[in-house]
Amino acid sequence: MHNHTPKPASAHKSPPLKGNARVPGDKSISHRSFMFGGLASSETRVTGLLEGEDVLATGRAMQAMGAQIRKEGDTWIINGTGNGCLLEPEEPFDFGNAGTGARLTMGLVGTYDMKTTFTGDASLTKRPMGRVLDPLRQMGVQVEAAEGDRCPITLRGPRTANPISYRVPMASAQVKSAVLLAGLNTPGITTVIEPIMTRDHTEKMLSGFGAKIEIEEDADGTRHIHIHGQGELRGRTIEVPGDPSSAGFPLVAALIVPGSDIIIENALMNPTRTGLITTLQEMGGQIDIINMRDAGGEDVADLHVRASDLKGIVVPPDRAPSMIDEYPVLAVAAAFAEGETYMDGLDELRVKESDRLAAVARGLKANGVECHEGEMSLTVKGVPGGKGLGAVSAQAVVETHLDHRIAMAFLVMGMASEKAVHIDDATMIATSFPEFMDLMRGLGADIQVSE
Ligand SMILES: O=C(O)C1=C[C@@H](OP(=O)(O)O)[C@@H](O)[C@H](O)C1
Ligand SMILES: C=C(OP(=O)(O)O)C(=O)O
Repeated sequence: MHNHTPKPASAHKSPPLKGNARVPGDKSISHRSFMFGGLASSETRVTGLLEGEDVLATGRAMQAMGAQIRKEGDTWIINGTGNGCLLEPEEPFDFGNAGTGARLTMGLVGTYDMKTTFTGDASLTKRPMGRVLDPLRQMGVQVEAAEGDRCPITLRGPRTANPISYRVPMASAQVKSAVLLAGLNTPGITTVIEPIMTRDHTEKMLSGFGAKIEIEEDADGTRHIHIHGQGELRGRTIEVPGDPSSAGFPLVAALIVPGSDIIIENALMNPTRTGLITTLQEMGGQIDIINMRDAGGEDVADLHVRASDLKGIVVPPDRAPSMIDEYPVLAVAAAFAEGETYMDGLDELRVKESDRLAAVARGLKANGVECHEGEMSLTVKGVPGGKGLGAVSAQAVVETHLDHRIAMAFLVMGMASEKAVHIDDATMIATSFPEFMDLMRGLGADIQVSE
């Protein structure tokens, strides 16, 4: 079902990148717009939604459970079922490449007295789902899973679920969100204890939809998030801000391609998402945050980015949650910085669409960059100016392992390397950033895709 013909691609040394670019909608907020809109009891209208494959799979899952979703002009209009009223789907859900879609939906449907089955592509079926299944089991959900709690997974919800108090054992917004969503259809109060803060879109958006949520914070920063189950969710209007994770690609490209000067418009500036900007500024990147404004309860801004002489730094491990998807492209920035960049606290990178720590290290080496892959760290020795960087041999092709971020990060690398950088497959880019090629070429990037 998920077989596709890989599309190899190459990026070449590019002229200075110039112009303005507007990145597509935030993936996390787009998934949640379909989910919460699909569950609310009145109409939700969404503009700026990311129309990537991951998000569209979430929309199809909500439709299969009774939500009505249509598009008029630029607006997605969702008529939800009402909280507690999802219907049993007739077919298994196919979440493709999407960890967020699969894990959050497991939480959303797990506490319903019905049967649901989850599957996905060769990447998703390798990813650990026990992190979501464990709390669901405690709430009374019966689980059938492939070995190691992997997909395909079938859930059978209890008549009435038990509310739990659950301490999230790893820094994961997906796990936090799955438990909170399971709490929506559970009587009483479900509590998530979050020792390390991760992106807070679920809490913020559910409150906006009228769910009763209380958050307390201990002196050490541990958050206790309480959700009252079985309340009503009301539809609302959502303007999805631009995705800061997608913005990371033109951002790093403009810093490393000499002479570049670009503006990235409408990027979400929620502090749980801005770690990459902070880190690149510490490395000496000229990034001015301009036109900071409010868009539907979230800060957004434009980023004025100019090519910069970067220097290697130590990236603090506690910053990881605020830039977790940005490490591949940060490692590429580090490959052009003077000296070494040390990144630590990267254990979660091993369970993304690919083992990103290994994929990045192998890709850098294939393109002449010295680096060291630790168990949960990465050290990159930069080559300012990119002299000698690029494919070390005719066979040096970056293996992307069905991972969109590995594909995009290494295409960015090729734009500033002396020699071309080749990747084995650009197809997965459509999962999160279908406009990537057009947007980067519009700024002047030299990318070729074999058709
Ligand atoms: O909640 C979300 O929308 C996401 C959470 C993160 O995953 P983890 O919760 O596994 O860290 C992130 O990597 C993913 O792209 C989106
Ligand atoms: C980790 C990611 O996504 P997901 O977990 O939703 O597949 C990502 O987009 O980088």
